[in-house]
Amino acid sequence: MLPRRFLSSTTTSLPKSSATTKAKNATLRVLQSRYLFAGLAVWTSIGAYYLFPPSKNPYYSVTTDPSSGGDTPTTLVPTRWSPVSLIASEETSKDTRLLTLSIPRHLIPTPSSARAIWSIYIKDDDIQVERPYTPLEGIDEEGNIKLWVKKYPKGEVGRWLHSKKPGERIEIRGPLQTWLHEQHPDEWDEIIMISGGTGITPFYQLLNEELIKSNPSGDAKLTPFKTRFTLLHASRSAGDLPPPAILGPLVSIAQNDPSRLRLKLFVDEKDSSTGSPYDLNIGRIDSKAVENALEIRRSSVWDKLAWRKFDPKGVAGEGRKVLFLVCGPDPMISAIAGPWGRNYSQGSVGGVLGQLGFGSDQVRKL
Ligand SMILES: Cc1cc2nc3c(=O)[nH]c(=O)nc-3n(C[C@H](O)[C@H](O)[C@H](O)COP(=O)(O)OP(=O)(O)OC[C@H]3O[C@@H](n4cnc5c(N)ncnc54)[C@H](O)[C@@H]3O)c2cc1C
Repeated sequence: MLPRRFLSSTTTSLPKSSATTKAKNATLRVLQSRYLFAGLAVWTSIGAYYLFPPSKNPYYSVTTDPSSGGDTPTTLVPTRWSPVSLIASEETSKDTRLLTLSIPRHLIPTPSSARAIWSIYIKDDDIQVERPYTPLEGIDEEGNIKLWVKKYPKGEVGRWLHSKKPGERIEIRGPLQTWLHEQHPDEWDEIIMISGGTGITPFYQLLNEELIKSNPSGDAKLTPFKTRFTLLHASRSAGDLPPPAILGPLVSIAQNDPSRLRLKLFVDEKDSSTGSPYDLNIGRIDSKAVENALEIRRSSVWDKLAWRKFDPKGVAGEGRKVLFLVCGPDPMISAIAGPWGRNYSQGSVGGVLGQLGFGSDQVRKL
């Protein structure tokens, strides 16, 4: 509020004293409008902050760095490349490596901007192509990201990443949302994840977020969500399975608390050269494996004699809400959930899940 004396009215006559008064009043009017304008600006800013808080859009939370002026982002963002260093590269099989990237402290994004399941793009600087990869455990407090990366014989970025040595610089951008579980964490009673090869990485990130990070003591009562997770994972052979850094924590949760995680590992063939510490199923993930995960009970002769009927959808038929997430090589996606649609859109649900009667509201291809 302006003091009352600044609001006195002006006169129209022009004696010397009134000319002075007029000049004074003109100055007061300018001051008055400046105060009003400044007040308006402050209230508009406060209103805008509450209507559009800076954290509303997690993928473009660009903060400004006062020291550099301008709108230079100070954290990792999806819209521009940021330099990080490779600090470790460990061989985990003949064509996979566990890589650790270190993000400079000032680039570490806020935890709310990277919620499971998310990925980063990595740029192959030699030929300027990019591919998405999934940080296994998100970003730790030091700014480290762990990736499990496969190289293909003629693939570009995977081979390039395998050739990089600790200390070398790599450019990344992100976080980018692959699929968001947290929006409705209790929406699903069962989430059944089916993966092949490095397709396990998004599921590891989700399980790490929901079952490992949120409950490091492993106490079943402390886990926040009611969803039961099932992971059916397939690799070509025991030697191609994910490394202990990935399988170890999952096996331990599945053993200690099967009401939160059930885990089944599949290999195409028995690997005579390597003994495996895991309980392996030989063969591909097929309709029988999916039916077992759904606890579908086939009627026996006695059931038929007693006219007992079974719901063909197992736990889904009992009213439990079931979601399937599928990630792996294209032929596997096709066999389990039907092929991708045009331009890698979801397409219709086919394969094993289509035959069991599940539709696009319950199946996501990642
Ligand atoms: C959201 C998301 C997350 C992902 N996360 C991970 C992850 O965590 N880890 C991981 O390893 N992958 C991940 N991927 C897959 C990854 O992005 C790449 O697709 C994969 O690494 C292959 O890329 P590339 O450049 O090495 O091979 P590409 O160059 O894309 O080649 C892929 C395939 O095509 C074949 N090919 C290439 N050129 C030719 C040619 N001239 N003739 C015939 N065949 C050819 C290759 O042999 C290979 O089989 C993810 C994908 C998505 C979409």
